Amino acid sequence: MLNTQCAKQKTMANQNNQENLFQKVVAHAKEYGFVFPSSDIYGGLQAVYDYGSNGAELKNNIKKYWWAAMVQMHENIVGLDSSIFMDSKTWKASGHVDAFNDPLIDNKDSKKRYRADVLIEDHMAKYEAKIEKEVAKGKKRFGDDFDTEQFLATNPNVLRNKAKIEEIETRFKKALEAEDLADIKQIILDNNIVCPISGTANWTDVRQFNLMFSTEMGSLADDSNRIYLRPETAQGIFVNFLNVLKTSRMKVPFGIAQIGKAFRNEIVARQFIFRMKEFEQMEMQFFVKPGTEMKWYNYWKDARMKWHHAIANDNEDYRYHDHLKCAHYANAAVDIEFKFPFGIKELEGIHSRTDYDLGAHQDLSGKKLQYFDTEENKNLVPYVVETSVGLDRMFLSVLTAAYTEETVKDGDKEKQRTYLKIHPALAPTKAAIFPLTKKDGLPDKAREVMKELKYDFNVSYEEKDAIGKRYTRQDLIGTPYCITVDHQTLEDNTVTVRERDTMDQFRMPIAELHSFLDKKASLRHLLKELEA
Ligand SMILES: Nc1ncnc2c1ncn2[C@@H]1O[C@H](COP(=O)(O)OP(=O)(O)OP(=O)(O)O)[C@@H](O)[C@H]1O
Repeated sequence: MLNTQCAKQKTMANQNNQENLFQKVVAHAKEYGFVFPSSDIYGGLQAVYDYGSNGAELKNNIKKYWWAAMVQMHENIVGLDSSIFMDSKTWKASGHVDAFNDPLIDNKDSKKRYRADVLIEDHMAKYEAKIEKEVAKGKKRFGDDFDTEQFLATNPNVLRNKAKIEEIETRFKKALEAEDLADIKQIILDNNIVCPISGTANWTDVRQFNLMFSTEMGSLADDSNRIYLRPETAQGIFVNFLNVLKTSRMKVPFGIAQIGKAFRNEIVARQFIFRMKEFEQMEMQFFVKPGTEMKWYNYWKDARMKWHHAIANDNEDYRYHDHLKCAHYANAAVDIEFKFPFGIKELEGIHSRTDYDLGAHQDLSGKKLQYFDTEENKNLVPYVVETSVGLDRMFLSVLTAAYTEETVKDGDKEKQRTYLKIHPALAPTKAAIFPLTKKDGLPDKAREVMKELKYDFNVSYEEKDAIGKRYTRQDLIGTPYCITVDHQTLEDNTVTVRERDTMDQFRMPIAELHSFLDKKASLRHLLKELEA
């Protein structure tokens, strides 16, 4: 009994730590110019955010990394920049007008609204956490002799929790497939899932809510002029399939990539930039011969995980999660999930979308959306494998993984240090250049060093305060290198380079700085590593 109590306290302490960490990251993002609430002076607009000077740099670097890895590195992928407004028939054909819904449920006591599917998935995650805890206990007890597979297959506590997950999963899948909203509510009641605020199970019925924003185009506010803000960028790619096929000299299999804004009227929008009403997506649709889609689905599943790992601090933060129920357009779907401080959540989706979209647009527009297959000697509607990652969610994963607090030695004492361990190729500023003092011609020399580097790297200059304070400021925004120009520089043209993560310092000739930064902090080098 005492043990259980103790374990419970530890889990709660861990949860509290994670919540604290998340609050710190949100505060840090605002304080150091990464993310601001939109319309901040009016109190902020719910689930809409602006990116500050450092945030805009980081966001752009993530975009560049994605675009280069997709378009530049693949001979058979081309880019596109389609508009946000599209003919409303697009959304009828794609199924968004009829089926882009979330099942919502309200707690009558707290008056808070939740996505019913998220409540159930979070509940199942609790059983998964219990299994993980059993495994950790087993490992601790048996050390090197511990056989995880056998333990998972035989331990009674693990089997009990597994059975519970399976039971809920099967019933939930059935209810989703049948769109049985009453049973979704019943699952919540039967499992005693309570509102995290009120702690009660006093729920309303579950109802569907369409997530698209609409407005009118033109002077008449009637239904014929209704237009939607796109809820995904993918449809802009589908409706341009023929245009790109004709103009780009691409042959199936080939892909079209696009980065752009998408809009969803997310009712349960919490967790900062994880779920926003206005956000950006980086999507790629890969058009393949029907029947080959699973080969490409597996190829992209693997390639996208590698892309994440190449900039990760810890590969263990990522995992695959197969979908319980595929969306109406897909025959296979997997998420790449990331360990956010508030739980393991979807970061990217990889979907085998069949010929659903092109087929539906073909039917409604009357235009043939096909390619000529030379093997079959006939026209075919290609199948599509999609990779879709939220830019803002990606930003949040980078920021939360990067936020580091540690205790370091300061002479005889110890002090707390906070820094952002962002991959150098994504860091907003690659290097900060400091003259040791404002005298003796050091600022001029430091400006000379800036000039050597600024055409290829985003570098900054600082001369205010003691060097230690300047290091701290750069640590807080994730600058991987600080370069100090001192009196010795005037004699031998060397500078002191200080590394963010190790705090190591070493001297380097000015003439070598460019190739040093290129190797350590350039997108070029990151892409080479990705391909190796
Ligand atoms: N409201 C949002 N705010 C920020 N990013 C989003 C939002 N909705 C989706 N994304 C991002 O776009 C990607 C692809 O969109 P997709 O339609 O597959 O998401 P989804 O499955 O609806 O996401 P979720 O289940 O979290 O609502 C997601 O993996 C996510 O990174």
